[in-house]
Amino acid sequence: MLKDAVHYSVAEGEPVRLVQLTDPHLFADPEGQLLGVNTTQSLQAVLNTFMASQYPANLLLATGDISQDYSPESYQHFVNKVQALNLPCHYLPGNHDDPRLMAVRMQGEHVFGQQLIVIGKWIILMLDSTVLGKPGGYMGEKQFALIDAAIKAYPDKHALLVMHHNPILMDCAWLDQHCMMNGSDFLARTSRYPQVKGVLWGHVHQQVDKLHIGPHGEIPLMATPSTCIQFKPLSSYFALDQLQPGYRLLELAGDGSIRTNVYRVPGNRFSPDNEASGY
Ligand SMILES: Nc1ncnc2c1ncn2[C@@H]1O[C@@H]2COP(=O)(O)O[C@H]2[C@H]1O
Ligand SMILES: [Fe+2]
Repeated sequence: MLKDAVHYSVAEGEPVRLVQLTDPHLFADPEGQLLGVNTTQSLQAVLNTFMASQYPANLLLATGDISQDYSPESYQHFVNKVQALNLPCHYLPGNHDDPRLMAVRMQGEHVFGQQLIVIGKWIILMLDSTVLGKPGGYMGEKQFALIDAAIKAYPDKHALLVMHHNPILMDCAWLDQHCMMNGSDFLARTSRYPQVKGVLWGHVHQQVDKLHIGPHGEIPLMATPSTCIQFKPLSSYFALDQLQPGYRLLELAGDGSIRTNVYRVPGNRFSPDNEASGY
């Protein structure tokens, strides 16, 4: 686990700059649609918006649900698109992914599936919260062991924990049945480490910026819009939002603080089918 760590440096005094993309739900067929949105085109629009910003990111984090149809081609399409950014891309699996297929197909000069990233004054842990064959998640003991080992190996670094599933409830009954089942245990256990300075996920297809109050202070809890369809916040039944696809930028400072913002594709090109009741 730790021997697979990927190391990067940043210039003295500079923050670690990240871009997060999540839940692209790609198909083998580039014309494939999820509830009326062409997911290949919406991902490309997100990438174009990010590239136009000229943000000097160090890394791209892709937080799962890369595929909607479990096809090898969907992973290949993702790799082809992100290679164009010329940035190292680190990925983790979501409930719609096939981790074995991902390991085989998510290959490229700048594409990595290793779980530990060491960069500047930070470590980033790419955790696997998936449960085979289930939409909901669970953080298993192997992942807790990885967190423990990484923090013990790099005690002077701040830690960002990244995964697919939400460790807090969204107050959306239909979606909350698919949350990280041991999310409160996860936050209680990980916030005991003073090094843990942020938790970041995907899955909920909406922005979350909250704080967890741990024994060592406030820990930012962050979730990010999907690059395709958006779920309506605070809806007990399945409902889509008209907000456009988006991404998140993060600046991890040397003092352990995080500056972050969500950005969306301008206009209203990506409007989903409002009558949809699920997928
Ligand atoms: N109407 C629905 N009720 C409950 N779960 C759903 C519904 N529609 C889709 N889902 C599942 O809920 C998941 C939430 O986000 P995902 O992208 O993982 O994929 C979604 C589906 O697997
Ligand atoms: Fe998703």
